[in-house]
Amino acid sequence: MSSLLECRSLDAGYVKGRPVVRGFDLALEPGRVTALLGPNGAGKTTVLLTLGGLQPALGGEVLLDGVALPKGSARAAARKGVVLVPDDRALFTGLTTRENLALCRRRGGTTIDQVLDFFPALRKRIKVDAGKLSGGEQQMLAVSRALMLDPRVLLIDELSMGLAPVIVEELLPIVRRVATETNAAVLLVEQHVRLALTIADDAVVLAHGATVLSRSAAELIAEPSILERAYLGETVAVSAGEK
Ligand SMILES: Nc1ncnc2c1ncn2[C@@H]1O[C@H](COP(=O)(O)OP(=O)(O)OP(=O)(O)O)[C@@H](O)[C@H]1O
Repeated sequence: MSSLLECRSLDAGYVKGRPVVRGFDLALEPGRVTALLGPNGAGKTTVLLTLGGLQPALGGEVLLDGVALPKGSARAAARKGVVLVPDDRALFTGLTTRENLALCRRRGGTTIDQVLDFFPALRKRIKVDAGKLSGGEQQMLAVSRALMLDPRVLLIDELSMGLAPVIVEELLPIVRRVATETNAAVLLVEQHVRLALTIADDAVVLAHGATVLSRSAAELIAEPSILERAYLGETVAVSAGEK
């Protein structure tokens, strides 16, 4: 049986014939959180942009339910349930929290009230312009907007960008809840590696555009030295089965 979302030998990048990520394989399952880790410039954002349809794949394929996703169409990806929360949050700063959410409302889809059950702190800020929210609240709003689209696959780029660790500690467990309660597959790029692993099921490490490690998050928590070696670019038996 095919996975919910699969990358097969995906080449991703910005210039034809010069991929920055090469031969990337990935399988995402409903309700599971996968942390996509790796040093700066490894290609993590490039993978998310490609899966979210903001960059066309340069090679290989991305399949949803075993069917190829159209290349380079964010609209098509979102329609099929693959939704990106970008690291710049992409909010309409002059619109209120409610207005930002209402713009993503779909007929018969998740309601603003249902989404705010994940982020009760936003209820008190519903009439405030997005530009006047704190960094943490803005991030909550960015994730909430994505949830309004009823994602089957939620791609989250650097939730923690510019946020204090204490805020990240509050937000990441909510991401876990979202996966568990909505059954979405979550692919999470996160620099707070230890925190990300505490809420993830699986982890993939990219270095210089190639996968150097793919293990369960629990294994990497138990044996952090494996992760350190992968960050240094060493290929540490890509999956546990290859040990
Ligand atoms: N718009 C772009 N045009 C050309 N090259 C780009 C573009 N964006 C990123 N790159 C290059 O692609 C490579 C991978 O970048 P990417 O942002 O995907 O890495 P990353 O793992 O997300 O890094 P970070 O953790 O620093 O965000 C880098 O060499 C980067 O310079």
